[in-house]
Amino acid sequence: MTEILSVASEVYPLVKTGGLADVVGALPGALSPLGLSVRTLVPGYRPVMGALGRTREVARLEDLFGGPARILAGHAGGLDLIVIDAPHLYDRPGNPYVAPEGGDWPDNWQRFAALSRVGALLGEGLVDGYQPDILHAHDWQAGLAPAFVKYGANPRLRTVMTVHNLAFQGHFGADIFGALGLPGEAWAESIEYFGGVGFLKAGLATAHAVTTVSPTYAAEIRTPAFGMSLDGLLQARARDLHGILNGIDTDEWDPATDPALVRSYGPATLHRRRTNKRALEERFGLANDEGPLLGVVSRLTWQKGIDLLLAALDGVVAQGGRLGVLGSGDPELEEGLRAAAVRHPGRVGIVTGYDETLSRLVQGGADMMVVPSRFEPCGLTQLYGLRYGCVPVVSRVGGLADTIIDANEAALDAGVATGIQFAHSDAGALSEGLRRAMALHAEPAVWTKIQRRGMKSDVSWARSAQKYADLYKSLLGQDQ
Ligand SMILES: Nc1ncnc2c1ncn2[C@@H]1O[C@H](COP(=O)(O)OP(=O)(O)O[C@H]2O[C@H](CO)[C@@H](O)[C@H](O)[C@H]2O)[C@@H](O)[C@H]1O
Repeated sequence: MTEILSVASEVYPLVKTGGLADVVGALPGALSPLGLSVRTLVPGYRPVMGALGRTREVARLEDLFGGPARILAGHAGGLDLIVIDAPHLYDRPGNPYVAPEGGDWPDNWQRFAALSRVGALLGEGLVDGYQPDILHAHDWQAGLAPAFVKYGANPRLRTVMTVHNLAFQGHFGADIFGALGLPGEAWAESIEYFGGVGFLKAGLATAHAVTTVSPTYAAEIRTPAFGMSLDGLLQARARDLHGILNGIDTDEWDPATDPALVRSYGPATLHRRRTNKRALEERFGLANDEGPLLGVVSRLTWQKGIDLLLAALDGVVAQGGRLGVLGSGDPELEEGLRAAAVRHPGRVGIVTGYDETLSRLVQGGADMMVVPSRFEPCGLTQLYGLRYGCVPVVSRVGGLADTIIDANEAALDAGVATGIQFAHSDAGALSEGLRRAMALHAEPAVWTKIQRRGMKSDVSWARSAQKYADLYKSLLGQDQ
């Protein structure tokens, strides 16, 4: 069996701040039927340590960036885990990246250099009887892992670097380089990024293969408009850069069995969604009517185009729509949404914070899932939307472009439409997309077809898992 070591800073269901956790949590189960065994290396944050059942100490490090660490093997949430129990780095409140009072943890470079370092050490035989064939690093927090492999004791170990979001790069001062324990030549060859240390840059420069989470985003990030200063490097690595679409765990996300819903349903029983819609109206303080209810589940940031939504919102209300937003993030955007809710009582509601159960109720009760992102590597909420008959209304970028078929005349005629796309990430185009969506919603026969088609589209991991398997295989030189 081929052994994959997946290295990541979050994993569902143990610790999640966004889509990264969903993907890292779902991949092992998707790859296992293909003969790939995945172990996931994660930091021992409090919730991870709390969720671990019985563990085995498999190694011990005297000094891991400022303190001792125990390496534990265990199981939780259906996953095979290797956990770094290093209290000086991870035993604290707050989320994986940010302190409770806000602001990144000042020692994030040590916390995630440690994650990457342990990943590489596992590839060098740190644990008796365990030798991964592939080290698969996710996002900047694991970005140094391929570099530690390249300059370490087992440089033949194949490495994959996956970009879930190029906006987060892990850029630190040059002064930390000495503490990383890399040889001097690594600086100029792979690590230096605008005069400092670039964690993601290091991974992109040193991994044997680079992937991102949709084909369109893989093309976009090779251009200055989307490349976030890394387009030159990504262009140089174009031959090794692959866009593999995310899937979703269709057992975990199934409106027929989801306990978070007030009423379960399937494609043939869509009328039951009404009960969820009523419950949702209650949660968001919205008026009770049959008009279109637009849902948003998102980090509230510039990336996600929430400012565009604010600009388009009066028009939605004027056309008889209602909007419920679940999210947290930028305080100004939260405030803008709160003000809109006050301005439009019963028409706009916001719930701030992170609430997995409510996010599922939005999918199961709202008519549309609005995703007006400026850039979107893949996006998962539109995939959950498809699965739950919550019709996605999305901007045509990245993975949103790759997963939703716009209900234009041709697509409606051909019977293939699954949602609504609008062309540009600006408020005018969003308003037009929402107007179009609400007009379609007013034609129940057409709308129901769009919902059913979305629910039947393949959003599972099957196809993409095979692509990862093929990539691993080609890296191991096992191609027939
Ligand atoms: N307030 C809230 N309460 C409950 N749940 C909430 C929530 N806010 C967001 N979520 C959930 O968090 C996840 C967000 O995932 P996305 O993929 O849509 O975006 P994200 O930018 O986090 O991920 C990045 O990585 C993923 C994975 O590769 C890419 O799909 C994506 O494009 C990229 O930006 C979804 O599961 C969503 O339901």
